[in-house]
Amino acid sequence: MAKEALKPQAIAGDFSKIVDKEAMRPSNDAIKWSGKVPHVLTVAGSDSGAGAGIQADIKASGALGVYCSSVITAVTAQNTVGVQGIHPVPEEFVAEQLKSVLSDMQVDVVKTGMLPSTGVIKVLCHKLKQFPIRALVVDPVLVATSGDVLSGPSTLDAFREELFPMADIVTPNVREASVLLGGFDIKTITDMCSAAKSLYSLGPRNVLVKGGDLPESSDAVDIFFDGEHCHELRGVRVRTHNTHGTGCTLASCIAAELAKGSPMLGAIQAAKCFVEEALEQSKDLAIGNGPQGPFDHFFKLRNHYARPCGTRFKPRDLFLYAVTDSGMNKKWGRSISDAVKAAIEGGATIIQLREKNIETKVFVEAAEASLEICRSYGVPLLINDRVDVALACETDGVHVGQSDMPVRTVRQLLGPNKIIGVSCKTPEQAHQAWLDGANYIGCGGVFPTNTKKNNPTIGLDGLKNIFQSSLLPGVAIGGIGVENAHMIVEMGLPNLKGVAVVSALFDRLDISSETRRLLGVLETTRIPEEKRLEASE
Ligand SMILES: Nc1ncnc2c1ncn2[C@@H]1O[C@H](COP(=O)(O)OP(=O)(O)OP(=O)(O)O)[C@@H](O)[C@H]1O
Ligand SMILES: Cc1ncc(CO)c(N)n1
Ligand SMILES: [Mg+2]
Repeated sequence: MAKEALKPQAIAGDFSKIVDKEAMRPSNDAIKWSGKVPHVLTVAGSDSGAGAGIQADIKASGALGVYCSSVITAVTAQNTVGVQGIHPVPEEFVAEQLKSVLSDMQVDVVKTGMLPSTGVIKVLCHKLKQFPIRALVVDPVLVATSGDVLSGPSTLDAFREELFPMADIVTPNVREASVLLGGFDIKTITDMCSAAKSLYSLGPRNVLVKGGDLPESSDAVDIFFDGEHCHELRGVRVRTHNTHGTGCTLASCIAAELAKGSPMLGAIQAAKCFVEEALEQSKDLAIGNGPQGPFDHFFKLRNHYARPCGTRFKPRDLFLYAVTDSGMNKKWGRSISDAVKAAIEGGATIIQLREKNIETKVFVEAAEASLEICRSYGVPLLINDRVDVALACETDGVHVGQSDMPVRTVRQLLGPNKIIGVSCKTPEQAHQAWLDGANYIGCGGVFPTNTKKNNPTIGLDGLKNIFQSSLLPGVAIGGIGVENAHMIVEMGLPNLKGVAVVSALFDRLDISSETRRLLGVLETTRIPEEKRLEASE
């Protein structure tokens, strides 16, 4: 059957009339920060292509959960081809920005990037003396990988004599280390170690010489010198052209980890891990036509935010809500996914897998098989209770009961775009579900049922009570079938969008034809005139 034919087009009476109160919901997307927040201030240049510079610093800090303020020292016109122009910010205005942030915002760590002039370096050193911070990370940005000069030779003395002695760590790449040491040739790891030691003698507490550009190295090797030992930090070299901004990102990650309270070596290792993983996840990213592209700092959020819009929740999908039951499937000798396929072919508009006594491995396999079927019909698939299974299989959402994982926690784990439903028996529970960020409520049992024993029924009155007060759309559940589904529709409650059924579909020989019969009842039942008027009041 064609996908469209399965979707109810015109729903009986005003059953479909939506009072969309979704817009009134409070946002659940904010990170919960209370009290002091780890804070990095980046003092660097803007990269219009946003792969490096200030933009990389803010993204890297954000990805690691650290607040990042920014003092801009220069604006560059830059892309994946190279640097087309540089517009330095006047020194006095760099000073003004520094004062604004440092005098007010409880900065933990300052990270520096492009410092285009001696004047800017002097201003920075002066302000750092005036407003002490916990740590200073200096990435001595001199030349972009494209070969363009970002900070000329005239700044070298200021770097070496004024800024380095204040730094907790300096992080030059091999080329920068060489320039800072007056042209010292760096070709091998032994050379990197010697360079690190020479730079250490200029006064910083630690030195990291980055080997991203080390010729003929199959690994990505950085050398860390802490004043006593030279540590060789070896990572996998990712085969990609998308390495623009690795240096800025690494230094910002070190700063972010220090701000969170990590010791120096731990901060460097965490930073290196982050860069490697981000490059690996961004290998095939195609942005720009030049030789060195940006990478994705937010690769971890991709599953949360980059879902196709099609998976967003639509209340009308609740119309004929089929909930599986492993006991029934066993009894009739069919697999979960076969049952799901039959229900969809009969007209089910959303599926929930409710499997109570099942091994996790079997559940994951069943969810994967069901998801493939659901996707091919454009029908959302939810998992009952098991958030881990939903995450593992990337299903469209989860349905939880009052004693399952709290809805707020589920929302945090699943992100804003997944569907979350909650079983509610009272208006208070329904209100809480709305506050916690649920998308819909499932209310019942309406009629007595064998599927859930010892489950007190709420009756049609209870159902009415909840839906009249609820801000969420939802379904009725419990003992509903072909014989009594009309009673639910006839209630004419605007946000009661459909019926959820278990045994009426799955405890039957022919799931498809039972589903079709139920769909017929839902589509043909008319809402009595007086109920319609009541709903529109
Ligand atoms: N292809 C790669 N695979 C894995 N790690 C890499 C790769 N390229 C660079 N790195 C790592 O990224 C970090 C930054 O080093 P790199 O030498 O690239 O800095 P940089 O030249 O200052 O970067 P940029 O100037 O592009 O911001 C180091 O830890 C380095 O080992
Ligand atoms: C603005 C800016 N800062 C740093 C770098 C180094 O990658 C760059 N290319 N651009
Ligand atoms: Mg660099």
